[in-house]
Amino acid sequence: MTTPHDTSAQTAQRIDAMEMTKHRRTPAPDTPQTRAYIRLLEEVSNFQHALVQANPTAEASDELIAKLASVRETLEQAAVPEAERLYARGELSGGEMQVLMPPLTVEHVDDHEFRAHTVAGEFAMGMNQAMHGGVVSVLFDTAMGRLAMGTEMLSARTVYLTTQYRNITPIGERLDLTATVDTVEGRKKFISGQLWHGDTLCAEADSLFVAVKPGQQ
Ligand SMILES: CCCCCCCCCCCC(=O)SCCNC(=O)CCNC(=O)[C@H](O)C(C)(C)COP(=O)(O)OP(=O)(O)OC[C@H]1O[C@@H](n2cnc3c(N)ncnc32)[C@H](O)[C@@H]1OP(=O)(O)O
Repeated sequence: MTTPHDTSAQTAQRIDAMEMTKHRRTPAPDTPQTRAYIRLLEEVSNFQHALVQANPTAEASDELIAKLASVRETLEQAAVPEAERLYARGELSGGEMQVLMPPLTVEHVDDHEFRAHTVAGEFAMGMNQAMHGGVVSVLFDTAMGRLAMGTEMLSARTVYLTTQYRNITPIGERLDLTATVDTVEGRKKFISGQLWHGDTLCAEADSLFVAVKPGQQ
């Protein structure tokens, strides 16, 4: 489904999954354009946190809508196909190059173990200063998906991801995310993970990732 202002009909691409993974995992070149784009994403993220905390007046909302429409038009004029985009590029595509989830700072990743930490802002909140459960799951999917890719950067896809919520996951506090490959069977990797706030286990997850075959989308 497209919205009236969605340019995806012009820029959507479906190519071989391995080709797209190769593009995504190749870091964007360190240029003034890339550095400016990262600053833009940081500002968008700051905007999201401010948006959910504000009760603007009707007049202020109308003013913001006009400004945002102008900003959106500028972006639409710069739209490019997926395989050319800066967004979500590089090893740290769960990090500063995206706005889907709280940015993950990766500490370690190899073929067996993944460790990262994050601090989530208010945009990630469900309510009462607790992280939305779906955001917890997207953090697991990203961490475990990155681990499934391993050092060879395979293209792997989530077959299932089961999250158990043990304690609330606080907003605005450091969270530590770990994942481990438990079993490898051919294309299949069974991976488990934990999300910690200090010594408190906030959530844990079990998943199966399958490496895609050549020619799969
Ligand atoms: C911080 C930086 C991060 C940066 C890195 C960021 C990484 C982000 C990663 C995000 C990953 C995603 O969210 S991916 C998006 C969410 N996932 C999807 O959309 C996947 C949709 N499904 C598919 O495309 C397909 O089902 C595939 C490609 C996954 C598998 O299809 P296939 O290739 O035809 O394989 P198929 O034969 O069906 O299954 C393969 C094997 O798995 C088994 N299998 C299949 N389903 C199940 C099941 N529910 N439970 C147990 N086992 C199952 C089969 O029996 C078989 O075993 P055997 O007979 O071989 O033993």
